[in-house]
Amino acid sequence: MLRPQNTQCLLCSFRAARQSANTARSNVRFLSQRAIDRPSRLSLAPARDVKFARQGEDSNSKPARRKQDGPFGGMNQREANIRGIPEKRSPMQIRRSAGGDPRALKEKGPKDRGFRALKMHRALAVVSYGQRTGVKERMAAVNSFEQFPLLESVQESIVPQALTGMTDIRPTPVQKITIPALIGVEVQGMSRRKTTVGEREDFLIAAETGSGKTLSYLIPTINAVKQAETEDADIAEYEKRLAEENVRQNDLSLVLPPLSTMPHPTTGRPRAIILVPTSELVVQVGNLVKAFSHTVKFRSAMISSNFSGKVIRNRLFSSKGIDVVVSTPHLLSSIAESDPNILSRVTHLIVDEADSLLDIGFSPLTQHLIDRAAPSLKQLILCSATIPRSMDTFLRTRFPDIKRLVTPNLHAIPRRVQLGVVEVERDPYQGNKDLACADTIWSIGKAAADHDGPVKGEMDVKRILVFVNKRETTKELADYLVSKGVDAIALNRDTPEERQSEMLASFTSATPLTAPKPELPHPGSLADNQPNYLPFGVAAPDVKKKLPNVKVLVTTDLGSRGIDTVSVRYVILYDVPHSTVDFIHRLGRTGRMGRRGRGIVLVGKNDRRDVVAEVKEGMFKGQALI
Ligand SMILES: Nc1ncnc2c1ncn2[C@@H]1O[C@H](COP(=O)(O)OP(=O)(O)OP(=O)(O)O)[C@@H](O)[C@H]1O
Repeated sequence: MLRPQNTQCLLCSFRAARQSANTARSNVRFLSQRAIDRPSRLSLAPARDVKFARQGEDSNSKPARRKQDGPFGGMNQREANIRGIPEKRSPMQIRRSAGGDPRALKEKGPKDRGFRALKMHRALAVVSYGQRTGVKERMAAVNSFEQFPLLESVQESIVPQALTGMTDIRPTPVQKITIPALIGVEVQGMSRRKTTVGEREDFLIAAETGSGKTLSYLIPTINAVKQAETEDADIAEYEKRLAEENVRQNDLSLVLPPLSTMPHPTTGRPRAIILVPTSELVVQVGNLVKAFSHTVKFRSAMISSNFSGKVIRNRLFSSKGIDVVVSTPHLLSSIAESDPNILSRVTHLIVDEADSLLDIGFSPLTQHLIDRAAPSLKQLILCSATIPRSMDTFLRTRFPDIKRLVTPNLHAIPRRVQLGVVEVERDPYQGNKDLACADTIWSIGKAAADHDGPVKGEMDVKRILVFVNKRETTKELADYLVSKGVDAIALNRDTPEERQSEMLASFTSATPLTAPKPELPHPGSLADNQPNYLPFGVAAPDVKKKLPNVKVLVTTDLGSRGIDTVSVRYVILYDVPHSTVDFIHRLGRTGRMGRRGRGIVLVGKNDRRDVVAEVKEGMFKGQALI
């Protein structure tokens, strides 16, 4: 209850408030009068704006968006309304990026919405849904190599030289996209694209592993080299002089010194250079280039530290000239230091395995070579199975106008490759990864022995690649596998280069490997033959049996880049790869060019199970691992 003096106080304050309100009202009247008298000093807001603002407040409709120009533009706003922040995405946009129906996505639990662990593990650039669909439409218009307006000699060499023994050959998706782009034609109707004469074009070819990227850049490059040869005035002059000298030599009435060894205009100055990261790839790509040269008639050379200085010199500086060189960046840059002319006529520079060659280790050398070749360059072609985010950022700053030729399935591991998981912590391995690996290999051998080989009395030999993360592990694991009766060898950067090619030869050859079927039945599983645990007092068996129908190569990432291991059906991931890029390259050694393959990942205590699970899911759905 209020006391009397309080009531008094309230009445007083009420009176005081009324008085001050009257004073304020008269002040406003006074101000308005002054405002009318001196409009330049104080003007009211235009009636239109006032009305608009009130309307917005009175009705429950959304307040109009306020202009933000000027230093005070952002004052008195309830929402930040900062420009540049993207608008909310429409359901269609969400569907496009998530690859599913938005209603279905709503129904799904949070776990099902895309890859979570892989996002942490993510290193790959995103290729939009729209880009992938657009490419599909362009691809549909191409069905055969004959549709490409290539020189006759090049066209006729594709099948007999590059794809020997194959039937029903069609261009692969990456070839359908890349060949027309590089030879400068639009796809529909194959009309020639308009380019300014002398204008340099940069391309990035990105497609799945084992999809025929090498031919996709090689065919247009060889075509360009041959075309340039016919237009080259120096070569025309050289051939004219050579023909004249031949005639004089044949004239028996003249006694002439022997035919002069005029150097060809291309001696030591090739038109096309293909850079690859390893000597092994120099041989692989070099052999393909050489195969073309037999019928297309051009000169090629493969150079790497596998060859002696004399051989390299003879190949590059032959008086007959040189058109295409395949090399590693290290070797080429050291040659360019002593002989800068080597890069003076290069019109086509191809950087294969670009994600490796533009990575920290190789990047300075590769970039240096690109810069030095730049004055004569017409096409710079970067080729890769993955676009890591670091490379994507680099390309956006260094080559902002690069044309990206990307296949719809980029960054997805094909569904024809299955991924199995071996839990190393469980019985019978109890954390022994080496044992789990040996046992997996024995199981593959045993299963293969149940099927007859193509010839009676023979059995197929399975070629298995085992990938480890550390160089030292290759040798240790290979020795362990040998002790368990497996024919295993280790390949790493310390292996002498000549040995590397030898080791890889049986894994890259497409010819099936067979072994005579033993009279005795197959030794069975590892546990039957190589007991790890023997009860006390039981002697170990004298003769350890060997697994006769399996060949194993234990390697690091060295064996995962570009090597065309067409006949490898099994890949074992001894360690969980560090990134999605490594997953793609390592599993990409199997399931090449439409073949089936199997990957097996050994998951131990400290390995990322969630990453493996998501890779498995992505492979099952045929989704890109991003
Ligand atoms: N059009 C074609 N039809 C059938 N086979 C092809 C075709 N083009 C290429 N090949 C074969 O596909 C295999 C893989 O080709 P290539 O080595 O160029 O793949 P890649 O995409 O470069 O793989 P990676 O990314 O692993 O380097 C080779 O054995 C090659 O002979």
